[in-house]
Amino acid sequence: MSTTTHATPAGAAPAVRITDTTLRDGSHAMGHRFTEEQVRATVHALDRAGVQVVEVSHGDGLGGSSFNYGFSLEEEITLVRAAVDEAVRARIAVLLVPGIGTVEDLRRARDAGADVARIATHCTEADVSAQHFAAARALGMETVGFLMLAHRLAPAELAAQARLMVDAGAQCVYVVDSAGALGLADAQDRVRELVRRIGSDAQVGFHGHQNLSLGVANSVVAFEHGARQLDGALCGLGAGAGNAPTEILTATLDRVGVGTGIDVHAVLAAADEVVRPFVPRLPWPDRAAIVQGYAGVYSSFLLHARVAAERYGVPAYEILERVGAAGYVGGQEDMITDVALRLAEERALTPPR
Ligand SMILES: C[C@H](O)CC(=O)C(=O)O
Ligand SMILES: [Mn+2]
Repeated sequence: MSTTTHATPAGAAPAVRITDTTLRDGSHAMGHRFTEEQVRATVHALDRAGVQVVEVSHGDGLGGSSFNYGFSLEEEITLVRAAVDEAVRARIAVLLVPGIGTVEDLRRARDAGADVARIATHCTEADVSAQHFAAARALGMETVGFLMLAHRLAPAELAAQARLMVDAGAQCVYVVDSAGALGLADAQDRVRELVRRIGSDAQVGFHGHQNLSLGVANSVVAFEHGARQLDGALCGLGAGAGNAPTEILTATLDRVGVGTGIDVHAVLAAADEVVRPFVPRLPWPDRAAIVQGYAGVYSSFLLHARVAAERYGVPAYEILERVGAAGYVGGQEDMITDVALRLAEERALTPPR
């Protein structure tokens, strides 16, 4: 750990920008059932604490409210508009996965006041994001690229994908540990390679998940190796075992001398007094979530696996082991049912020992 302090001198820009994704990645953990009141209270608390960017969308991004990914309780554009209305200093970001969301969805979000567009693709498919970055830049939005399931690509190949995103208009590209599968060296190597490849004309970010409880540590290591944008979620409210908790990430960075511009006590209060009371079940690295990290499975598959486990009478962790072995990626949620049915058939044919 370097001894250089990055603490934020009065009036200076923070050393790192935190984007809070409670209201987007957390949407997975909430079954996409956020209310406008919860969105307003969360944005208000994050804004007061000094969090610079707050992401608001369905867990699978704009247009995600569907049979395949889960229907939202409220129209997501209503939630985006409410977040913009509530924020004083914070900027509102939206996420878009090409093929789920459209350029029209992006335009509507921009009209509602969102001004950061985060375009997410599977780590090998950066090329499908080109029109979305072009549209977002034309709309005057700040652009961020998300390379999902980043553990599936070696650092140099991931950096080549990041280069494609920057050439298409991304101003920052994130290493997205969607499965919470990256070890410290894995995270470090990927961030360092992206900094080498795109650092001259774009920033690098890191989005951690807690399946192996490394979300915060990986984020600190990512900063140490050049990442200048990091994600967190209050109470770790995110898919699977949840994201790096914003309150822990902020306190840890502050403790090691990295300035975030966020008031630690205010963000602790945001987690403890605003979000915790409305969360029915906190994300936790239980057996199924740990298997997700261990087998490298997309975090948003956990809720689908739990539903299938309940319906077909097979353990969620066994479903996720098979899904990991098969290498299914985001967008293949329907294969979870296929795996569960096959497991149930095998169990029916195998007499109990
Ligand atoms: C659409 C995904 O939930 C994006 C994300 O947060 C991840 O891959 O992790
Ligand atoms: Mn995530």
